[in-house]
Amino acid sequence: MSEQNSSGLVGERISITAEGTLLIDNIDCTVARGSLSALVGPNGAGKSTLLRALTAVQAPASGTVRFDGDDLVGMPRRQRARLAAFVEQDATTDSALTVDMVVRLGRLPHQSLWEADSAESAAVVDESLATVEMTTFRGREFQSLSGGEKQRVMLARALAQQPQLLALDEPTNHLDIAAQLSVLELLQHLRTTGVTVLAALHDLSLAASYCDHIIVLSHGRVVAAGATGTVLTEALIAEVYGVRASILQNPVTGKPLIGFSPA
Ligand SMILES: Nc1ncnc2c1ncn2[C@@H]1O[C@H](COP(=O)(O)OP(=O)(O)OP(=O)(O)O)[C@@H](O)[C@H]1O
Repeated sequence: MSEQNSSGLVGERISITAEGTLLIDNIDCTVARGSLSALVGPNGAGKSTLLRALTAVQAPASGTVRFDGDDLVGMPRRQRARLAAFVEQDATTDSALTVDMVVRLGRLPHQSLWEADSAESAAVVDESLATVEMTTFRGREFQSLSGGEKQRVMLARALAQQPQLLALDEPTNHLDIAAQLSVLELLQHLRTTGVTVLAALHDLSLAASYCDHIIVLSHGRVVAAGATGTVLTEALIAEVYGVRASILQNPVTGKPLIGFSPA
């Protein structure tokens, strides 16, 4: 481990430019080890772009990204893949792959290319598919799946990676209500096992109910970050999203339930 051994994910002075436009503007952000954090903000705020930088899928033009003090951007790709997994928004894959093959790709960082799947790897793949309730789909071609089924398979692939850092870009996209809740429950469970989880979410009620920390982005900048209950106020939602928000309480769970109306 390097000298800078802050626990968890730490991005400092991250900037990203594309085609002459500054998409991420000198962002500092921290996701504590073993926390479940939400990344929220309006369309185009820069959530996907920031997640790609924080998982080193796309190296930032400037700034640093460290996990438990280690430089994520500079480390060899294979080492990084054992540490960090990223579930991209609407991810696709080669058309010929079956569900089983896609999930087994998650094991590649843990074994050599020419090595046959070990019993341990096979067990991890089985468990990952079972966790997202996709075991019966394992022989199907990935491309033939519905949007929600693809989303679950991509989550299973990330689980098969057994990462210490899991970043997800709108993981509830395409999912029905029950599946949305089960994904958030799963993420909450993962954090209790020590995994650091950061998820871009549009549903502020889900973010407020399940995530202990929140990072709010707007126009490529962090406008607020911290404990969800403190940060996510009606005033902040009005300022960032331009709508009226009413933070209520779910009568069954006691968790926040956020209603919206035009400003
Ligand atoms: N290659 C590019 N060239 C120019 N602009 C880009 C490029 N890639 C992304 N952008 C712009 O950067 C901004 C941030 O995009 P990003 O996908 O990170 O936003 P987001 O917060 O994830 O949005 P959404 O909620 O709609 O998914 C958008 O305005 C987008 O159009």
